[in-house]
Amino acid sequence: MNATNEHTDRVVIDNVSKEFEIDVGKERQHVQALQDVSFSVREGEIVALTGLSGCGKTTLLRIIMGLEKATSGQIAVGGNVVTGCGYDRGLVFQHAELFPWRTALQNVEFGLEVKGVAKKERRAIAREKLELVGLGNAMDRRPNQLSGGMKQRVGLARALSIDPQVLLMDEPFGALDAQTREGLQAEVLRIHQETNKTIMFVTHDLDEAVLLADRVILMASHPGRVDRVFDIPIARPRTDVLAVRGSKEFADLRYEIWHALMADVHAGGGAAATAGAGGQR
Ligand SMILES: Nc1ncnc2c1ncn2[C@@H]1O[C@H](COP(=O)(O)OP(=O)(O)OP(=O)(O)O)[C@@H](O)[C@H]1O
Repeated sequence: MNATNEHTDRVVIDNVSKEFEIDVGKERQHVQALQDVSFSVREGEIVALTGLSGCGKTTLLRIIMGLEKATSGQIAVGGNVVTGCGYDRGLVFQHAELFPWRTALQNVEFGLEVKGVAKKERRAIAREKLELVGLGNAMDRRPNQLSGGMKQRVGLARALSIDPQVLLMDEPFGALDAQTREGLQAEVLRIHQETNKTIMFVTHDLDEAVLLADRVILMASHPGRVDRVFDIPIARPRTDVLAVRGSKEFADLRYEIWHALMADVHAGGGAAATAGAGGQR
């Protein structure tokens, strides 16, 4: 890693490989989920990870989060090598996984409780983050009184409440209906405009990738690796989502990525293509 980059790069992924060993019947098989993945994410940048099913997107995000260990290589966040989970990284899952007995406010407070933040302060932070995600009027509702989109907003507020250096999101809106998803994409753009958070997210939705990201990293499978990196030079703020989506620039960038993805499909990439193939070493 070069010393100059550490000042501007919020996340540095340095030659990360990950191999899983699995037992299939009586056989021990190796899955090379990631091989020599290297790239950096600048402070305030939004990076989308996309690619066919099984190319290692979630595995990479879990390694960055510290939920999984790389077989080799390393990741640094804010210049510190990742050795486990930490408050410098916040994760938003596809399903918010809220405590059903806690209100939205109490759910957001949870991470701050664990962090040891005093009650008055954590309540104030949780309120502020729920306001930020547009849930100022629903703070006292329990999860069963919230829609799917509202639950995801709570998950987002919870991840932001610890003020992470980088926000990691794994298909955060993948389980939502199209209209709710578009609403939340606009929210992410607004929140990013307000906070300038560094964001990395996984998506299968190329529209979402182009709309939100400064760079789209297309991954390929077997082994999981960076295939191509696309710059998305659409000017910010992109809060006029309709205008961005309707622009030729948007359509051209989306087409270029889609075309590269289709080349991966025709090359036989993706989990379905190799299901049961097992030893991929
Ligand atoms: N815990 C695990 N044990 C064994 N193999 C795993 C494990 N986690 C992931 N893999 C394998 O690693 C490869 C990458 O999986 P990963 O879930 O990271 O892909 P992905 O790109 O996120 O897929 P999707 O788009 O379907 O979510 C796959 O071949 C998968 O089967």
